[in-house]
Amino acid sequence: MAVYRLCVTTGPYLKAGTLDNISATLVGTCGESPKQRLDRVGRDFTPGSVQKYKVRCSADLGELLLLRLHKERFAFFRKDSWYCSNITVIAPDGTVIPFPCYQWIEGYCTMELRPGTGGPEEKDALYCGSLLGLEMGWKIYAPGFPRMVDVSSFEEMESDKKFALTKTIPCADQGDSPGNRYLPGFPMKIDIPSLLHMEPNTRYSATKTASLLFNAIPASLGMKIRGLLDRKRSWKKLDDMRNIFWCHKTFTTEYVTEHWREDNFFGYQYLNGVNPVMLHCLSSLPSKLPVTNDMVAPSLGPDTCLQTELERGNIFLADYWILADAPVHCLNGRQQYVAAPLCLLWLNPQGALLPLAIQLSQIPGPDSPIFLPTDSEWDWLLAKTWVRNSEFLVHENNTHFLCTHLLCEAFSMATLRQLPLCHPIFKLLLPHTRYTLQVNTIARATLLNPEGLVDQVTSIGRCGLLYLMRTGLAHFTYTNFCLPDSLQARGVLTIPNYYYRDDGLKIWAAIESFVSEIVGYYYPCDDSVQQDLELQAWVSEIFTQAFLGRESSGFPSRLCTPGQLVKYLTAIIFNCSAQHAAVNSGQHDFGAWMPNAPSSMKQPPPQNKGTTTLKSYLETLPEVNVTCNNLLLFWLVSQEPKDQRPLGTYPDQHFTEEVPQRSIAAFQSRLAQISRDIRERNQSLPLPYTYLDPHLIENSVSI
Ligand SMILES: CCCCC/C=C\C/C=C\C=C\[C@@H](C/C=C\CCCC(=O)O)OO
Ligand SMILES: [Fe+2]
Repeated sequence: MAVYRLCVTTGPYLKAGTLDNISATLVGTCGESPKQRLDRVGRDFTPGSVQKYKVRCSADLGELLLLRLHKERFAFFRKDSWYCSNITVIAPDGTVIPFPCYQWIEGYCTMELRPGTGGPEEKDALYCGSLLGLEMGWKIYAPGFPRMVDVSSFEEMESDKKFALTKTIPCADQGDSPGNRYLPGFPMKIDIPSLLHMEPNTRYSATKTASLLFNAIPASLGMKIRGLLDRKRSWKKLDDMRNIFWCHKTFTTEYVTEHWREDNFFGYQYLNGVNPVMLHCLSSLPSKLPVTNDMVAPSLGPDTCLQTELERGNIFLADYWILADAPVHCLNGRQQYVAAPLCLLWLNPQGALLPLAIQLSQIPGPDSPIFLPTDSEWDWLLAKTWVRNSEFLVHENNTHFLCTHLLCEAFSMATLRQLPLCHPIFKLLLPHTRYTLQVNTIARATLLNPEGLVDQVTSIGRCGLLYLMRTGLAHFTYTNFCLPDSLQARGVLTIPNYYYRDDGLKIWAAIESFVSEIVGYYYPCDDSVQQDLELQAWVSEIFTQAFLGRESSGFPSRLCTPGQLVKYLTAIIFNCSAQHAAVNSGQHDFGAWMPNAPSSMKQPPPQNKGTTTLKSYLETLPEVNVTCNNLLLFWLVSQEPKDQRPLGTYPDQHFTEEVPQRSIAAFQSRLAQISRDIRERNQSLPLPYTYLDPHLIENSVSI
């Protein structure tokens, strides 16, 4: 007789316990135990409980390979889902074998858990591991988009019609649907049915949902009661915009309100604002921007000239070419407008980045004057405000939503569908996929839906958003995706006071070093990477579903060496965590003063100089209701709803061996040091840069 002792931990979450019958079968190299019901006196599997059971076998099972967990009906009770954290088995000789689970188990099923110690070569020894997301289907949301989760596949799962591994719904953007409706108190339509089905392992926790609603409902109702969401007229005074969010002021919102007109601050935002990825160093001017030395001489001063500054690498361009053919639509029944500016900047000898010239269209000519700091105050301010509007559109749609939210959704899907639970890359990436499918489903149901928030607040509306994202993806490259390569390619490695770059590179290096240790442990040679078929299927699925198989993107379709795997994983973790924080968390800070980030413009870009006044400026900016709807969103998404997990925190112990656990501890201590360094640096800055403080970065895209 051999007795195995099992220690079963149920998660401490709301409704994590189960009334269903739970049994276990142990499978080892020398045989299999009988199926043993896990049942003690009193209630089993209550939330947060750690309970002990015995499994008796006629003989020793040898090395344990698998634990089968059976969840079955109990008496007349209904199915009751269970969050199983982990099961530890103590063999008759005292050996402790952890079986990590950390997931919701729904319905009646048998689930196979593998010991937490397996590398890729071991998991193939007997059984292929379970796939968490086998049933999740891909959906083609719109042509040219990264593919997304098909939430209707969850309904099918519930009705036990399982999806095939390869099934993709060829169902493009369907436009409006009967479930897409206005709800009392909310300014936009909400597609309720698409919110109702979400697989329990990917949906927001009760805490997170409650926290989001707790923020959203009072803020929205508060604005509604004040009449701000229904006021379809222009602002009468700039000062009236100060108190839209009187109770949500931050140090940065006040700093922006104070400094928004200054050229210095305009340049600063290209480095440390919410969209710090736009600048390219120029060695010569593009022909579409015919700026002359005479135009910029007053800004450059007597000691230098444009050609010299180009040669010195001090001239930079922000080019909004992507907006040139973007569709525009109407807000409050009024036609809106979009520009496609070129903004030329100079890094001066004091280390400040200053705008030198702005052309609001991609086609030079008499109808597209080049605006200069020497123009009238209102002409120059309006030109800069047009650039800020272009920044808003490119930032929200491309830098933020496409390049973090949507790409990270595709990484999550491929990870859940292609890598078994026991795979080391699954264990490494799972924490960086937390809640991404859910937040994007919420975004699609409230922002991207017909008459959703994007249609209510932006000049380009939903059609423009679809256009920008498909054009953005068609031009997105592996170089853009990898921070060190992107900075190098843009020629911005030596600009001073570029805190996004400095903090980002430190975090990149910490992630890279952590990932190198994990990869080094599980993948000792090129063959181990090349022969891991699940890993290759995962890379290939990302290539086809996220990047639509476009070779010129430079994204790999297979990986050949541990070094390539390290870079790929580092980039994925960085973009799911730090990059999202850098482009998400400052939206309220930099956008609460609306003229700094207008979501729409309701007069055409000026074709002449000398015509702008305060009145025409105010008539160009969005109306009161458009402004307030947008600020509501900025405020909501700038704060992570409760139930946060900062970068590098891994409370679920998927890795049970000592080596990866040491690597996790080393990673955490590196991040803590980076955090201390950033806090110290910030003490001497007039405007602290906090978005890449590791303690404030979430592990995954979850808002
Ligand atoms: C006013 C009520 C809004 C309720 C919605 C709550 C949360 C939204 C969920 C997810 C948001 C995700 C992203 C969206 C970012 C960009 C989308 C494009 C926006 C635009 O073009 O205006 O934010 O983190
Ligand atoms: Fe976000």
